[in-house]
Amino acid sequence: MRMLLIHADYLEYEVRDKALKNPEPISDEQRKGRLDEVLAVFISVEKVDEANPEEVVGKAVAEIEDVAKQVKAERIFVYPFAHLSSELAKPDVALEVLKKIEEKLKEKGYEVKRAPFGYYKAFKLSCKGHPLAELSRTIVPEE
Ligand SMILES: Nc1ncnc2c1ncn2[C@@H]1O[C@H](COS(=O)(=O)NC(=O)[C@@H](N)CO)[C@@H](O)[C@H]1O
Repeated sequence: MRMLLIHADYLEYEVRDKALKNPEPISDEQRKGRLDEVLAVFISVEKVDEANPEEVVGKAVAEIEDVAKQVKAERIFVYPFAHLSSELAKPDVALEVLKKIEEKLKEKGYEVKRAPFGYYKAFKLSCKGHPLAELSRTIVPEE
């Protein structure tokens, strides 16, 4: 799994066309979304993660929480992003992993939004620009 973490004044998206034949079903309300004062986490779930999705979910949540504490972010935007890796996991595995990451972060008390999966989306992002505002993490399951 590859993650790009951006501490931002805001992230907002708007769904455009389908990027997959069968994208995640969404409500009208989910066609647009915005969070202010947010840690935006762009995630590419990778083929190697298919070996142990549970484990990579746990590691990803730990890494995200570590950064959120460092930058004092209480809101997190989980954003599916297929452009951080050339070895992507299958969409059904990727979606499950992203849903579980969202769920576990909510259980920890964060306000969390997850951008819709399988769509092209317009988005605006305002990075804060401080030294910890742009970070990346790579997560792999144990052998
Ligand atoms: N492994 C993955 N990790 C994260 N997001 C993914 C993954 N696979 C698919 N997606 C989601 O599905 C969308 C399209 O994925 S994609 O791999 O880019 N596929 C395409 O664009 C297809 N139109 C041609 O392959 C992405 O924008 C993202 O929302």
